[in-house]
Amino acid sequence: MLVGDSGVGKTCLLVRFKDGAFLAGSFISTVGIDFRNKVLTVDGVKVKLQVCPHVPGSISLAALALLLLYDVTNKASFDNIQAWLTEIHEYAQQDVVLMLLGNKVDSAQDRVVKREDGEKLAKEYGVPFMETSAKSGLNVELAFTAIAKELKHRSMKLPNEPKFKLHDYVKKEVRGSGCCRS
Ligand SMILES: Nc1nc2c(ncn2[C@@H]2O[C@H](COP(=O)(O)OP(=O)(O)OP(=O)(O)O)[C@@H](O)[C@H]2O)c(=O)[nH]1
Repeated sequence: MLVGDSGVGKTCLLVRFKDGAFLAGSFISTVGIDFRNKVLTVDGVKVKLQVCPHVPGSISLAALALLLLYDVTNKASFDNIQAWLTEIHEYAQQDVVLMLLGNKVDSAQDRVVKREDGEKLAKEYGVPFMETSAKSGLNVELAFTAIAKELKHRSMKLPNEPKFKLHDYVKKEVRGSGCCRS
């Protein structure tokens, strides 16, 4: 489930992941989008992800994973992350897979939240972090693949398989926005 303030790009991230396209403008709203299924092949195993944006109301207990988004061009959306985390800790499953995403990094001119600030917050809460762009596609596939891998490892629990470490995987695979690390 995709979670975060209105306008951070939940719908666009979902559409980019599912259809490989970017929706510009505001003609589409999260409430008009429901589940999107996509099958990813992870380490030779097919994992079906059912993704949906969170619509106002409480965080669903049914969600196995939450992608918590803020918009790097909107400070308020970043400041609200702590409130979202509190809500998540209160309402989501205890072992929900959680990842923090700073979206819209293609808008380098309008950036007001530094990458380091996202990293620091994520570290504080012990969640993996990456910056994304639904517009350019940066790290979008990676975010969902990382979740799929974690869920696959959790559900299969093969005895001889080394434990999958989501943090390490994300750190290794994540791409920077290419410029302006300010
Ligand atoms: N530049 C840029 N714009 C984006 C990106 N992602 C989304 N947007 C724009 O941001 C606006 C809001 O995107 P949505 O995907 O509708 O945001 P949302 O979080 O689903 O919003 P709600 O439906 O209100 O909860 C739209 O105008 C998008 O085109 C991105 O990565 N880069």
